[in-house]
Amino acid sequence: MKRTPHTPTHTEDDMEMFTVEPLTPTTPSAPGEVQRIDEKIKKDQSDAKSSNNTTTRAQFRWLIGQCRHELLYMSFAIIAIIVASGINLSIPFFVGKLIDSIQTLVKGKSELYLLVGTLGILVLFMSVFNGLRHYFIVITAERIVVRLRGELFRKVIEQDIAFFDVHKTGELMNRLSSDADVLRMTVTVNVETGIRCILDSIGCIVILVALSWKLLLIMLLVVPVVAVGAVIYLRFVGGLSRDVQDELATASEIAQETISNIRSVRSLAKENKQVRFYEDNINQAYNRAKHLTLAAASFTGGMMLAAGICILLVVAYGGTMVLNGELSTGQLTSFVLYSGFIAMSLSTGSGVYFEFLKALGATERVYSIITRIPTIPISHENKIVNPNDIVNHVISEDDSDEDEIDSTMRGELSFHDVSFSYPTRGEKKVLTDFNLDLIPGKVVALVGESGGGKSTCIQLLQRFYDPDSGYITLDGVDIKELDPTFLRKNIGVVSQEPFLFGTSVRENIKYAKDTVGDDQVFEAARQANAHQFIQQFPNGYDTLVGERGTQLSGGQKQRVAIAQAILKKPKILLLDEATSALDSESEHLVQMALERLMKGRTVLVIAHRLSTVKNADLVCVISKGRIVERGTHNELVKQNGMYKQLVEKQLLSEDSQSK
Ligand SMILES: Nc1ncnc2c1ncn2[C@@H]1O[C@H](COP(=O)(O)OP(=O)(O)OP(=O)(O)O)[C@@H](O)[C@H]1O
Repeated sequence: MKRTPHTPTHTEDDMEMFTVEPLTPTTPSAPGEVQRIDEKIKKDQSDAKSSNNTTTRAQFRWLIGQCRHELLYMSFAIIAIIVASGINLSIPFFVGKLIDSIQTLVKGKSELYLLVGTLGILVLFMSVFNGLRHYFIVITAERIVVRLRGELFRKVIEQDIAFFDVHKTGELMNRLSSDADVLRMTVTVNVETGIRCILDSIGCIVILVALSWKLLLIMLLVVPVVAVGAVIYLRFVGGLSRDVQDELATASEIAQETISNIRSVRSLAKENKQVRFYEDNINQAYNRAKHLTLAAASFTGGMMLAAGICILLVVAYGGTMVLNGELSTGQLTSFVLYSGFIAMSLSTGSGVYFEFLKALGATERVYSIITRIPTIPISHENKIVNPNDIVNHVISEDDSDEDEIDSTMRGELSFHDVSFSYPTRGEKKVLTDFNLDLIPGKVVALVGESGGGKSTCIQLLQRFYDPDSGYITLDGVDIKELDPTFLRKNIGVVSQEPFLFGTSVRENIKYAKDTVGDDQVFEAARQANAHQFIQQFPNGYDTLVGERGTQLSGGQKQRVAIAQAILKKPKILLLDEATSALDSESEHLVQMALERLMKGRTVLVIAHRLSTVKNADLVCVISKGRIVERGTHNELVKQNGMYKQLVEKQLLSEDSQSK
């Protein structure tokens, strides 16, 4: 098929094609905005007052929306709540009747037995329906949190790389675990308790009106006092509660970071420092929690005092009504029981409100992720362009890899006047007017001072970030027009520090392409010079590699990563050679494996080994984000410039060491 090379022009329309309709004000529109937006999210977390009413309403709607998938279970739960509340409310009435019937035993024992029997049946139903209520609410809660965690995890890992530059792993883990858990409680158990309290209170008041409106008025005398107390209390605890949650979240971030970097902590002997750091945060949370608990205890005590005064007033006034024959002893008993019921509902209800306040912070944090649109999506559904014929390309849900590798693609990558600065570093340019062509079948080596921007090139080629200006093309098409997943599936990366999962060697090799069988895994390992060392492990390919591959040596990890890349069969290969000296045997094995892997592909290598640089078709020297020299090894050595100095200083000394 004849292809017309495409010269990208960056119009607003182009951008629109990749921009999903914003859901919320937190939607970023340009990579440079990521930091500002994420900083805003962080600020929001610590500043309870910063969320405006619109956002809070949107968060609340979203939270309630979480229940929409569980309508069936929720309906069962609501029926159980209503029936259980009805039964609960009828019990004081029958207790009153029972007392009256005991006082008037002249009517015979049959009425007594009838009432006891009725009460017995009610108690039975009460336990059944309360049990059902509990069951349906908890099941709904579990189902909601499973879905929420899944969605949250998906949203987190679909965020652009710049997002992970700002947010710590521990912070994100917190959102997945404790924040999701707080929300689970909020949308179910707390909502249920709240509904129950409201139903019980309304039911009690209706019954109390029927029993004696005069007594009800006496009882309601204490309501204004309780209301004022509640307002003062809730104002006080609102901010504090969120602060406690934030302190606890920071503490678990510290714990997570310390545990995952335990080797660095151990070798620097900083265990005590980390523990102190953790304890400081826990203690701060404790100090705030202490104030919170004092407030909660005072409020609970105050509520009990109000309830006690209320019941005393009712008994005093109700007693005179009984003496005057306006009320029976049983009715007074029912009235006192219902008053107790209301007091209990109010006190439980205030606890629920407290839980809701706690959930505000968690809702804000989770909501900010759920609604955040990544600046670079992981794929453009329905907008997937094949560089050869610009056809739509559909990514299958099952994540199969076969259809992603394009056999007609040439794999020619070019940087066109690319300038780039990391979103977290403001305007500081890492690459400036950068131009480079990577030709299929040729090896381009990037060399240069540390921090010059070599790894940044690899990140931009995978579209982890977008250039601030200029563009990168694959076979003449701006990579922004390609589906990022499609692009990445055609690129193989072997990095300095290959990341492995804590599973078996086999699973790690297959990670890039899990449809392959054992034979292909063994063959890839052989080509990567890994088969031999893997076989020597007691459990062979089933050997677990430890978290992040810590149980393998650097050279072994690299060879596993090379085997992975061999299975992936990418058109384009990006290599970041290890700077740490491997022993000469290891280096030789890795080098041979890499040479096999590089054959016939487009290769960009950040070169540290002299052999790689010497054999490269083109060597580019980067300094301060620009290519300052380019040519073959021999040409550059003759130029007597920066490359020659580099070779003399680093590569030749390495070479002589290895001899
Ligand atoms: N994620 C990031 N966020 C912000 N700045 C970054 C990030 N990654 C790298 N940088 C900065 O960008 C500059 C170029 O880094 P890069 O990793 O590309 O250099 P390099 O040439 O590969 O260096 P080395 O040879 O030491 O690996 C450095 O100043 C670095 O501090």
